[in-house]
Amino acid sequence: QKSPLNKLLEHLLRFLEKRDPHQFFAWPVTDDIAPGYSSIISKPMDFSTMRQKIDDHEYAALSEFSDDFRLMCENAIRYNHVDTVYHKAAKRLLQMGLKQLQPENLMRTLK
Ligand SMILES: NC(=O)c1ccc2nc(N)sc2c1
Repeated sequence: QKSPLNKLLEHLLRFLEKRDPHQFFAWPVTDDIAPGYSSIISKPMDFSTMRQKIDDHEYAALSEFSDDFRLMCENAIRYNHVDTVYHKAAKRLLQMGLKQLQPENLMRTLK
């Protein structure tokens, strides 16, 4: 039995994942693909982890979901140099995601 919040979060997650076509944010970043990542980024986050948290009912409010989304983007903005596709994609995704999370846009997607 899905709670209204969980249905909203699953809808939002699908919307945000669609804006990551290269799947830079789909899975946890490994030290293999990103040297030193685990010693630079203390709180990693990615879409697959967010999905698991939805399924495990770990989000009690939309703000907690938004915090993880922002953390995921800010990790990539910090770790990746400004001239990389990852840094640029993270800034774009963050801007777009926060816009979508604003009440008037949230209501629009819920119709
Ligand atoms: N989300 C990230 O920060 C991220 C994702 C993928 C990726 N692939 C690399 N070769 S560095 C890197 C960083």
